[in-house]
Amino acid sequence: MPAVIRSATLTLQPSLATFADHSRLRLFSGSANIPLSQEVARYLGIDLGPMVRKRFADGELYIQIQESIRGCDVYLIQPSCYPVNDHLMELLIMIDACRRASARQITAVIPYYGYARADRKTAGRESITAKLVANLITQAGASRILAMDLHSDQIQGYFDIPLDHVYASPVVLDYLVSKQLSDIVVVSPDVGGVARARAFAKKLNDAPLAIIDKRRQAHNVAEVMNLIGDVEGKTAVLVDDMIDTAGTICEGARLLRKEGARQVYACATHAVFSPPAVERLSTGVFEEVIITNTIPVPEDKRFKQLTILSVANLLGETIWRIHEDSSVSSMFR
Ligand SMILES: Nc1ncnc2c1ncn2[C@@H]1O[C@H](COP(=O)(O)O)[C@@H](O)[C@H]1O
Ligand SMILES: O=P(O)(O)OC[C@H]1O[C@H](OP(=O)(O)OP(=O)(O)O)[C@H](O)[C@@H]1O
Ligand SMILES: [Mg+2]
Ligand SMILES: [Mg+2]
Repeated sequence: MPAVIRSATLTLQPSLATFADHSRLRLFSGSANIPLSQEVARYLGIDLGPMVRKRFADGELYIQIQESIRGCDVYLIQPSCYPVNDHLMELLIMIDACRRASARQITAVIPYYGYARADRKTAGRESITAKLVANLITQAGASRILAMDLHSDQIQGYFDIPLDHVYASPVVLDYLVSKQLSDIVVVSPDVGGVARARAFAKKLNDAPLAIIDKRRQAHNVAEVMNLIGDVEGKTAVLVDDMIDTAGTICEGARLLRKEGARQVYACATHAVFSPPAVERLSTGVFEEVIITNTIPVPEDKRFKQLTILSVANLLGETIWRIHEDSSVSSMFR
């Protein structure tokens, strides 16, 4: 089922890239999301750098950068999406190759940060894997990080190197506003999403906010308990950072319908879409499921109600501003 893919019509400053000296800026793509990297490169008006990536007979990865990057500012685009361990290892090897090739600055551009939900100990004798991943990326030789919609803010502090945290919200909000929905209530599907939902509500003409009290009795099982706020007769817009198995967003939508919401939209930055997400999302409970292309969505995971928005221009503009030492936060005011 073909999904609509829309390029961002961002109200950012037009890129200065056209007039710029690109000689020190290099962009390389890992294998996790090549279409996104190509779009970012197009925005910046440069080509993706040449890189050989292959697997040895025993499954180990081989990476070689195929041009000189000595003294260059190198940007490596690689979301650590499924298969997370392979994509993460690939990123680490790319960073190591660039460091050993005397790059001046290495920025790991991680549109989706895998292992982010292991951001604290929720029980004894667990790993804080999000912190371990930060250590690995730093130790490999990254000089800075560009990440988008991290699952939780504390992950920024797991890095002792500069980290720019950007949001897909301008792209998603632009699209929502273009739909001219009336009588909106913005809904956070759980406690971790409240600040994000509140920010959306503010930008949607100070729409009211509702919050769902979600519990998890077991991994990957979401149970909704209570709704705080009024959704009766309204257009409910659920906002989340990611949709994984879709338990959270679908249970949330069911509760909103039960509480009288007229229609329910789902918005999330990262389409993790582990089974049975697609079956759950395509049941008709949503008017529309709006996600972005931080993670590629294969054809067989697209369904009628799905809209994919591109964050490529936003990432491209951010890379440009980092490269030019200009403000990133001003893109989100
Ligand atoms: N990748 C993961 N998939 C599902 N659940 C995960 C993953 N990584 C960690 N978790 C567990 O999620 C909860 C997070 O706690 P919250 O209070 O819901 O934020 C925790 O049980 C992790 O072990
Ligand atoms: O699609 P699903 O399989 O349900 O998983 C996605 C949900 O899991 C995460 O929340 P989490 O359980 O970590 O709660 P939090 O946001 O309150 O930290 C994430 O923020 C989504 O809400
Ligand atoms: Mg969490
Ligand atoms: Mg959540």
